[in-house]
Amino acid sequence: MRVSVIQMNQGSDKAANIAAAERLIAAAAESDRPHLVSLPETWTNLGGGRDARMRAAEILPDPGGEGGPAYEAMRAIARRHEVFVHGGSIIEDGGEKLFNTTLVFDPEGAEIARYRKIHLFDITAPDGTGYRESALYGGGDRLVTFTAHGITFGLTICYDMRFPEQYLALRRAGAEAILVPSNFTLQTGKDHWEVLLRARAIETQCWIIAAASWGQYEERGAQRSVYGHSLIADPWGHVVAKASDGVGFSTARIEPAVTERVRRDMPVLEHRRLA
Ligand SMILES: O=C(O)CNC(=O)[C@H](CS)NC(=O)CCC(=O)C(=O)O
Repeated sequence: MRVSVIQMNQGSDKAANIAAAERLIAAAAESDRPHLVSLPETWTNLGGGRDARMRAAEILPDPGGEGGPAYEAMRAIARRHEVFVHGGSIIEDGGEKLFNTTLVFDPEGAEIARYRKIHLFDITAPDGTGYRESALYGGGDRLVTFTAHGITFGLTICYDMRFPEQYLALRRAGAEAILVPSNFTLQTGKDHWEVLLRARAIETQCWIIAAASWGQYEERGAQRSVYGHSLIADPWGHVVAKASDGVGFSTARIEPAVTERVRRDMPVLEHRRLA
């Protein structure tokens, strides 16, 4: 099975972001023929303050129902290219609160998974920039997996990657690959991005698939930078695909035989004594 991570530089123009995602996925589908494409976190909107996020938010339909523009765009992309679409995350209008929510569609355009980001980014970055994701977003409380081409995928988002217990729980729930769409900040990304993702791959013996936003965006009059470096790591922790700076995509083969060998030769799950 081939998987492509899509690297975007989205801003606060939702229609332009949807068009950019369609273009990048079409290019990836044509050149690399992936079975699954993965978009970054909040690929429909980045920056623009509270108002842009409220405007970009969509009420999600009940299964089978008609959704908003991003929801319907993902269904159409899945059908057009006959691929599974992992929709990174979109901004979900949950009534009282927003949610940072992943949707997954199968090649027929049916929604097959929905996950709300559990861990919210309330921190101060090394350059002094403060982030308070919980001011706008509620947190999820459920682990979610789905199956495609016989492989079980676990869902996580961005800051979740700092909480290894979530990844271990997904491995125990049967995950062989774990998706981590992200808007990783440049400040934290340059020191932590690849280290954390490879560690999650090594300790869970899962493929780690991390599509990221790259470049600058505007937030309340200031420019902010996100790190990019979208990557796929194998269950041994090798980086087997990686995007350069800029928008684009990168593709790798997910090989069940590699997962089986790594887990058979080093059965760390059976050796666990403390957790
Ligand atoms: O704000 C939105 O609309 C969507 N949410 C995000 O982009 C979130 C909160 S600002 N970003 C992260 O979690 C980055 C984590 C990170 O960079 C790290 O863990 O170091």
